[in-house]
Amino acid sequence: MAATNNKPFTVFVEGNIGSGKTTFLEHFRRFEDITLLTEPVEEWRNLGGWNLLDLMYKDPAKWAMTFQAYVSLTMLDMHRRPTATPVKLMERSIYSARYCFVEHMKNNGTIHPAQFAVLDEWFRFIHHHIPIEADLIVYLKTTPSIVHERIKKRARSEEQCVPLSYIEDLHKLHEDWLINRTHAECPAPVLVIDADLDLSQITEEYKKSEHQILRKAVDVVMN
Ligand SMILES: Cc1cc2cn([C@H]3C[C@H](O)[C@@H](CO)O3)c(=O)nc2[nH]1
Repeated sequence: MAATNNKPFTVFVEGNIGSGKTTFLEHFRRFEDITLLTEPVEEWRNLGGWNLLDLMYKDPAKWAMTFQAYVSLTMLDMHRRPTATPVKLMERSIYSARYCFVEHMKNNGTIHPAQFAVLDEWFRFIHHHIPIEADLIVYLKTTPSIVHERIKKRARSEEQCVPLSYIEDLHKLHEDWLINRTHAECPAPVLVIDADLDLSQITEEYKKSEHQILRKAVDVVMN
């Protein structure tokens, strides 16, 4: 498909920690018309030698604000990055940053209301002034206990202390946002994938979304 000079068909891939977002994106690696933007975790693990992800998990009260401020900058960089292909798949977004992670930090008092106000103002400014909205959200829906087991098996060092209760809280915030639609700022249609399935079965589930993503992309490019 010829590259279009306007905004590409933009898909946010959303889901809890360990829900298989990177695996989902890799499934689309073979399509030349799709640009994949995976979460810049390595940037969060090394900013000028500082591992902000580790600092945040080790001392959330002190580092959560700093970490989320940098996460938002790196996500904004991905949102506004020019894309030559007609379709762009992004792992997470400034919307999951605001509605899931920052919301949780506000709810459980990890960040001070004044810190929340600053992060919320940044979010509102970006949302209102920079055209980054999604055309589709793929929600990798999981059961907290299953992804908690995966996180332990995946053994990303910074996450080993993540309690099941945190995963349960994040699950509820994803459900509020993507199933109950409690936030109006991100009105894109949501395609729900059963991401509890293990790797051997999940490819069939991904193929279902393949059709919906590529068909929508063709519609956008041809119209
Ligand atoms: C947008 C956004 C992504 C994101 C990831 N994380 C954490 C969850 C995982 O442990 C790790 C990689 O997703 O970073 C976070 O604390 N806040 C975030 N905000």
